[in-house]
Formats: sequence, structure tokens, C-alpha cells
Amino acid sequence: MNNYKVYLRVRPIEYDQSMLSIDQNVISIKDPTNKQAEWQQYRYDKIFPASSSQQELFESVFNFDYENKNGCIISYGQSGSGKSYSLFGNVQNPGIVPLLIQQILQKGSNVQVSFQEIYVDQIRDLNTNLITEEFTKRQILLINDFWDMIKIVRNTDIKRQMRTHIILTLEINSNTKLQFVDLAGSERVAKNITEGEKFQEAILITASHQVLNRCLNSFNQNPSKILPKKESKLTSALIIENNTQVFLIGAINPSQSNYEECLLTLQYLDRTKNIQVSIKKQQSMLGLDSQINVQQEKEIKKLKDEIEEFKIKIEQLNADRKKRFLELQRLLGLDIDLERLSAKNAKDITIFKNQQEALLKNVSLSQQIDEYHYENAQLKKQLEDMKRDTHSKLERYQQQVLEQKEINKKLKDQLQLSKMSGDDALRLLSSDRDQFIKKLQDESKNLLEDKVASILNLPQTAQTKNVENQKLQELKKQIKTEIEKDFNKSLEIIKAEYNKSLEHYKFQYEQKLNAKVEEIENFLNQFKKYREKKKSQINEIVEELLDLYDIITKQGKVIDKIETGGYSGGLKSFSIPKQDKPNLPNKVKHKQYALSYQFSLFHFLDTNSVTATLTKKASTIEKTIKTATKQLRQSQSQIILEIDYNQLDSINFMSMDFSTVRAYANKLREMIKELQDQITINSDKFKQQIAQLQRERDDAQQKYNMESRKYNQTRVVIESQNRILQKVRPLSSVSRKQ
Ligand SMILES: Nc1ncnc2c1ncn2[C@@H]1O[C@H](COP(=O)(O)OP(=O)(O)OP(=O)(O)O)[C@@H](O)[C@H]1O
Repeated sequence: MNNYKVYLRVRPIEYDQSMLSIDQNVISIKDPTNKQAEWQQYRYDKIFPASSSQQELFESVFNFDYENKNGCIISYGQSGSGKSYSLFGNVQNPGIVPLLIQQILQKGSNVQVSFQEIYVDQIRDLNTNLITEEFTKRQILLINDFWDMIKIVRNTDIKRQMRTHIILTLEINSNTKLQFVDLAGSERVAKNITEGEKFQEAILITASHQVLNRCLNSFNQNPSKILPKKESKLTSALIIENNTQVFLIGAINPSQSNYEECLLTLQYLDRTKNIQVSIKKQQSMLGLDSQINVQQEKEIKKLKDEIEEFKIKIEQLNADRKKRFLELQRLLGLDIDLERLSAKNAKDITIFKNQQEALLKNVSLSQQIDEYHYENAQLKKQLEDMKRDTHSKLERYQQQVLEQKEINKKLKDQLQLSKMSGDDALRLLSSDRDQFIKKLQDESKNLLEDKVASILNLPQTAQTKNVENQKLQELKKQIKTEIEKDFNKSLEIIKAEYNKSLEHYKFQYEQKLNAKVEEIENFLNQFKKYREKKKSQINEIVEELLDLYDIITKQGKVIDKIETGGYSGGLKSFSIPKQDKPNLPNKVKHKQYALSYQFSLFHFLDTNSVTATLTKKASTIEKTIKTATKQLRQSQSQIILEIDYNQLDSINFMSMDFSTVRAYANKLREMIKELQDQITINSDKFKQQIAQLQRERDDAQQKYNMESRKYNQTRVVIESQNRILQKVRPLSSVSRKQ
């Protein structure tokens, strides 16, 4: 970032602004009273139009590292143009100083402030109201919050005298300083005031502005240059140094009546950046050519001549010194063409060059000559300023001519002095240089001897280097072969391990898969058996029932015939023909089934105790069945008649009435139905289990497929690596052969 920046801020006004036009960082201005006047353009680092905010200005200024670099922010412009507004602002729109303090406090940094005013030639501390001789004697206040700052700004604003320079200094963490300079208004003195306090005040303000302009100009050209700060109280108080970021903020009030003041402000800013506005232009602008007094012209010419004389003298002095220096160089033998030396001695050349440069630097009197040039340029500028001021005020011009003369005299003395001191310095330097050159010669001699020794030893060193190189190459080859071997070995191991684990996984998966398939088959077989079994059970029961039904039907017919006397022999004695007798239960047929399933009807009929027990309990059971049937009918519910199978031993079905037997038959039907349901449920369960097993088998199959794919991929990679290795091997064997 450039150490010096010039900004321009245009304050808002309510009326016409047609004399100005802004295009980014270029401003054009035109005399509103002269229709033929041309636009004049000025370019700055940044232009803040009337619509710009305090925050925008703040952000543009404080984008440098102010905690590690000093800053000096100066506002320049005529009274009422917005200088103080930009720096301090007001409660509604705080300026860059309060905004900065707010930022510093937010960061938790420590900030101290001091406030001074420079009026004519006096320094006044605005915190204590005491007049001091030196700028450094000031009271420093610690700022605790933003409002402390606002209070200070307001108080000092009240205390501030008319047309004074205000300097506010902030110290951040006792590390860096930031100076804010609110300059006294730049407006020219009214033409009718030619003497008295106001006139003197105006002259001193203008003079301090001009000194500041020269300092800024010089600082802009070279920040490390010594500036003519001591020429005014204002500039001597400012911290414009190498490590300072300097901003000049010009403020203009663009009302048409302020045209000349605006123009002067723009030109002032411009001059600090070294872009001079030609005097001719100014003269024609102000229309004052004819008014230039012949006497003044003469004075100016005389002064110019004097400057020219000084210039010639300085140049002579300069040429003389250069000549002497070259002579000295020649005598010392340092004017050899170093570039011609062999490239092998490049190091020596660099040393020689450095030495030559050091010598050049040491003997350089051009610094002093520069100073003379600089003084000369200042003189020129002062002259130009004087000329400009002459146009606006004759009396002021005379005063300035007198001042100029004084400065000239001072310069003359300075020139004389510096000439003398230059000669002394040359003498001193010569003796220093003698010593220095002797030292250089000794060092160069030693260096040359070293070089010669190293050149003589060169063949031997080269041979040793060659042997070392060969050894190194061999070592490299060895290492390469070993690394290759290791690599192949480890590759083989990895390959083998991988194959092994792959086989292992494959085997495991296949086993799992087989086990699953076996499991499924077992389940299927079991299910088939179970289904067959259940089927045969159902058929048995159906057959039993049919048999039972047959018995009961035939029994019923026999009873009917007995009751109606259908048999020969009457009611008391009759014989039942064989064809009417019901078939006895087929014990043999149902035995196998009854043995394994205890609830078979004929199984119970087949037991020995049945008839005896049945007779005893028949009435009780009949009652129980009847009550149960009744209850069943009453509730009309689905309550299932429970059969106590343990008691079935003692039931005589033959003695039961038809409805009881039917109840039993119904119960049996229900049981069959339940059995069928159970079979359905079980078959569903089996189906589910089979589906589950099939899913598991599919998963296993999928995993197996994936692993196979991986295996194939790895096999491809290994094969490609093998191919590469096979290609590399012959190459490495070739390089080994070489
Ligand atoms: N950019 C701006 N925006 C709004 N108001 C502004 C702006 N610039 C200046 N002003 C207003 O213009 C008036 C004069 O401004 P200010 O006091 O800052 O001028 P100044 O150049 O410091 O004058 P002086 O040299 O007399 O102190 C103030 O009321 C201020 O609020």
C-alpha cells in the first residue's frame, strides 16, 4: 500500500451543483460564471460524493494495520466544507475518529487521547487549556467508552478558537500513534484586509498550509526522505515518517459561489501528489496577467537567476565529486571490468561487486547533492506559490517576497555550510576508504589464494568425486534390486493370503448354503409327512363317524319297529332279524389309529369296563349333556361342548338318546374342523418358514456372488500387476546390465 493517499469529499448542498461532475476517482470542475470555460479535471486516490456515508470513509481510511503502523489523517478545505464533520461528525453521524475508537474498544485494546490546538505560533492543550511550548507536553486521557470520546470532541469543539489547527492524537496499546489533523480553513483573506492581526493570522495559516504541502509532496516522492517539517509549528508536530500511513482528505463545499475556493482546494491536493498546475493556467483563470507588477517580475527573475546559479554550482560540485571518486577508483584499481572474469569465479565477482557497491555507497555524495536539488525545488515551488498569491493580494505577495528572500539567504548559508562540510566529509571519507580498501585488498588476496589452491586440487577432487559417484550408482542399483525383491515377495505373500482367505470364505459360504438347502429339504419332508398323517387321521375320523352314524340309524329303526310291534312276537318277546342289527364297531379297522390317538370313539367302546360303568353313570352324564346342550342353545353362543375323555370309558353310546349322540358327533365335527384349521395354520407356518429359509438361501447366494465378483476383480488387479511386473523386470535387468 502506498504510504500517502489523497481523498476528496464533497459535502451535500441543497442547490445546483452543475459546476462539478464526478466519475469514479476523477472530478471535473468548470467556472459557473464563464460559459466558455473548459472543464478542468483532477484525479485522486478516491472521491467521496455527497451521498457517501461516514462509514464508507472510515472503511477506506482504516484498511491499513493501524495497530502496527502509525497514521496521520489530515483534513483540508475552506471553512464549512466538512473537515470536522469527516473527522469527528456528530452524535447522529459519528465521524471516523469515534468510529475508530468504537472499533478499538470492541477489540479490547487500550486507547489514550490527547487534544491540541495550534493557533498562529502557539500550542494549546485543549484538555487542560494550558499553552505549551512543545507539542509533546500534553495531557493524555484514557478513553473507556465511545461516549467519552463524543464528550471530548464536543468539549473541544466549544473551546476551539477560530481558524486554528486541531491535532488529536490517539495512542493504541501504547504501541502506535494515530494523528487526526483538522486544519484551519483554507479560504483566502478578504481582499480588503491588508494588515493587522487577521492579516498576520491569514499569512501564517497560508504559510503553514504551504509547508505542509511541500512536506506531503516530498513524502509522496520518497517517504524516507528528510522533510522540511521544522519550517512551521504545524508540520513539526506531525508524525509524517517512514512508518506512517498518511491521508490527506480534501473537503469542498460545491456551491457555485465557492468555485474559486473549491478550485484552490483541488489544486492544493493535486500539488501534494506532484501534479503541478501551470502558472499560466492559473493566471488566465484568474484573468490577472496584466496586473503583474513589473517590479515583482524583476524580483522573481532575480530570485530565479539566483536559483539557477545555485543549481549550476551544485552541478559543478557534483561533477567534481564524481570525477574525484572515479579517480580514486582508478587509483585503487577497482575500475576493472568484473563481467569479464571467468564464470568459475562468479562467487568472487559477487563479492567484488558487493564491495564495489559498498564503496560506491560510502563515497556517495549524491545524497547531499540531492538535498541541494530538493532545496532548490522547494524554492521553486515557494516562488510559484508566491506568484499565485500575488494575483490575489499585492501586499501579501510583498510579504512573501521578503520571506522568500530570507529563505534564499538561509539557503545560501546552508549551501555554503554544506559545501564546507562536504569537503570535510570527503577528506574523512578518503581516509576511511583507504583503510577499507586495504582491508578489501587483503581479503581479496586471501580469497584468490584459496581459489588457486582449490583449482590446483580440482583434478584430484574430480577423480574422488567420480569414484564416489560410481559407488553411489552401484548402491542405488543394489537398493533398487532389494526393494524390488522385497516388493515381489510381499506381493506374493499378499496374493497367497488373499487367495487363502478367499477359498476359506468360499468354502464357508458353500457350507452354509448347503446346510440351508438341507434344512429346507428336511422341513419340506417333515411337512409332507405331517400332512399325510393329518390326512389319514381325518379319513379315520370320517370313517368312524360314518360307522357310528350307521349304527345309530339302524338302532333308531329297530326301536321304531319294536315300539310299533313291527317284529313278530309282539312287544314282550321278539327277535330282531340280522339285517336290522347295526354293525358292530370295527375294532380291528380302527385299532391302529385308536392306539396312537386316545380320543377315538371306538377305542373307548372297545374297553372292557365300558358297559358296567356306563350303566351307573349314564343318567348323570345324560343330565350333564342335556344341561350343556340347553346352555348351549340358551346362550346361542359358540361355546363348545367339552368332552371329558377320561369319562368316555364309561359312556354307553348305545343307551344314549339320539340328540346326545348328535352332540358328540357335532363336537367331533368341530374337532375335525379345528384340526383342519390347525393344519392350515401349520401349513402357513411351514410356508413362512420355507419362505424365510429361501430368503436366507438367496442372501447367502448373493453374498457368495459378491465375494466371487470381488475375487474376480482382485484376480484381474493381481494379473495386471503381474503383467506390469513382468514388463518392469526386463527393464530393471537392462538397467542393471548397464
Ligand atoms: N458530508 C456531509 N454530510 C452532511 N453534513 C455535512 C457534511 N459535511 C459537512 N456537513 C455539515 O456542514 C456543516 C459544516 O461542516 P464542518 O463544521 O465539518 O466544516 P469545517 O470544514 O470543519 O468548518 P470549520 O473549518 O469552520 O471548522 C456542519 O453542520 C456539518 O454537519
